[in-house]
Amino acid sequence: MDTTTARPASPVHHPDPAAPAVRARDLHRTYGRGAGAVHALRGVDLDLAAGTFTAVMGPSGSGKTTLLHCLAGMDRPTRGEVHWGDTPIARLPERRLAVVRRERVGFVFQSFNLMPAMTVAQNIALPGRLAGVRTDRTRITDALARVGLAGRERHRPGQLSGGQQQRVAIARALAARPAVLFADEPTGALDRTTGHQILALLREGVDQDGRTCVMVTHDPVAAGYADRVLLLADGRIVDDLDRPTAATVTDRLARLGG
Ligand SMILES: Nc1ncnc2c1ncn2[C@@H]1O[C@H](COP(=O)(O)OP(=O)(O)OP(=O)(O)O)[C@@H](O)[C@H]1O
Repeated sequence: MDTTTARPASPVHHPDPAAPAVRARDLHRTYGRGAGAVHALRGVDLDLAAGTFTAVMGPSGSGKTTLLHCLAGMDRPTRGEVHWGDTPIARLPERRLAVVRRERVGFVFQSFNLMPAMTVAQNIALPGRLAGVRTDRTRITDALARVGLAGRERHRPGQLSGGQQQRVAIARALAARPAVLFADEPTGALDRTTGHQILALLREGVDQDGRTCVMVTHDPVAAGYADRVLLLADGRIVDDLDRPTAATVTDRLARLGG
């Protein structure tokens, strides 16, 4: 009997460890149609290595938030593809995308987006609850400890400073232990000192936990916390800086007129 016949391919999914954490190819996003159409993204290609911190910068209206939303699976590109690891997400059905998004990525907004009537613990558990998943107490406690807010479970957002509220928002994003954290101007509503604490926290997540972080910012000092800066203009990546400093970023932005 012939026992050498090839076995059928295994149906089990083995993630490719060499795949970039986030990859975009030929990403286009057009709002509206016809003469009034706005081409917010006009062909973006990028690979973001796992365990790196990338800042996205560029003049107002250059497409930064649109890019972040498309990369984070919060908006659908008009054309092109986004991969998280080796999973293509741009055309996943909405319910499937919601599950994968919850498992793989977190999002932090400039305005914290906490529910004022809920406690800190309830805010952290909310994304899970909306997805029908219970967030156990240790996850909440761990996430709060990670952001330096141990013991604040029962506080309400209104009893916390802006910086502390942003920490809760980060804890909420971290509770699902995402591989990638997206942040849109996370320090935009904070004073400089508080902003630095938040940036140090994002940096720590990359260095200690191997998380991938992608942040939109207008602030060259904030961008100096990143490993890499992508500069957008008119919906395209026009520059790519490794190991940026506030000075090099300011210089490149000035050349862009941003
Ligand atoms: N929902 C929308 N409908 C129509 N046009 C939009 C929409 N969202 C964004 N745009 C347009 O797309 C372009 C890119 O917007 P986007 O918010 O991505 O830029 P940005 O670089 O993040 O800007 P800013 O720095 O001012 O926040 C802009 O011309 C904007 O007006």
